[in-house]
Amino acid sequence: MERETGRGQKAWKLLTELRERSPLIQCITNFVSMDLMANTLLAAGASPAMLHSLQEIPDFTPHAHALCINVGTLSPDWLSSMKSAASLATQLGKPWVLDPVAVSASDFRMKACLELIELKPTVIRGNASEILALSNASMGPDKGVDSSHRSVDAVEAAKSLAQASSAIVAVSGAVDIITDGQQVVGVNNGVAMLQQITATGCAVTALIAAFVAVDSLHAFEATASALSIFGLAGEIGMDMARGPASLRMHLIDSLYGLDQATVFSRVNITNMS
Ligand SMILES: Nc1ncnc2c1ncn2[C@@H]1O[C@H](COP(=O)(O)OP(=O)(O)OP(=O)(O)O)[C@@H](O)[C@H]1O
Ligand SMILES: Cc1ncsc1CCO
Ligand SMILES: [Mg+2]
Repeated sequence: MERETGRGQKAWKLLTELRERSPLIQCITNFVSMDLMANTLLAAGASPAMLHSLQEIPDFTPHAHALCINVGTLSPDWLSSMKSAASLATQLGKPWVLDPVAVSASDFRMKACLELIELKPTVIRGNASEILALSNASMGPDKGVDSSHRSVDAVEAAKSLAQASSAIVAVSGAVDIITDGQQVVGVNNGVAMLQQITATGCAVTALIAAFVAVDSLHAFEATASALSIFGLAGEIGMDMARGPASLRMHLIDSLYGLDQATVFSRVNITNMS
């Protein structure tokens, strides 16, 4: 399928706005991901804040430009914070993004994710197993945080989840799939080694929140751009890396240093619908 050159220009425009405006992104995320997520947001030009106390949400969430909610290390009190922040964001017209980590690990987690989806996320980003499980809203055989499905096998599931939730749905993988329930695009950037670094999926979900913060009216394009920019940083980082640990470092450096010529020539997004 043909790479669309206009999409590189759009991704660059959004990255430039992100760097100029430095949106404040509130992240209620798992303990594993906090460091990589905050550093990814900083490298892209956003301002991360990992605040999750229920008592702070009424004061703080109204100042955030977008919210990222990730259920990776969920517990009942954190769920209360997530619901409170999500409903406040929706009420205030602020974009928010859900990462349904290991949604089929337990009934508690599945129910929590379905309740969060009722609060109208702008974007839902998961791996193929997570999106398949959520779309079926049933307990699957997959219990862990890693995917055992290919993203291209989750296209129909992603479309029905998008239609049912009115959210943009993104499925990460070798090709990242993005859909609003009608149109579907595939992002062909990235390297397989990203799967060997924990929380790269969590980090790209936060990057989606930052991109959506600068253009909330075009969440579909913003989501595709974020996934592409992150994947591209991974590709460039991989040229210098010797394994997952050094890729983690070079990924952040490459995201920080991305320039116009690289983004224009290497963002690789294709129409799939
Ligand atoms: N085979 C692959 N080739 C290229 N890029 C990939 C591949 N698999 C995953 N990626 C990229 O790696 C990043 C993380 O996606 P992944 O699907 O591994 O998320 P995840 O399973 O939610 O990860 P985590 O739960 O550890 O945060 C995304 O940017 C995705 O595009
Ligand atoms: C390993 C792990 N366990 C819970 S959250 C998380 C980070 C990747 O999703
Ligand atoms: Mg994940």
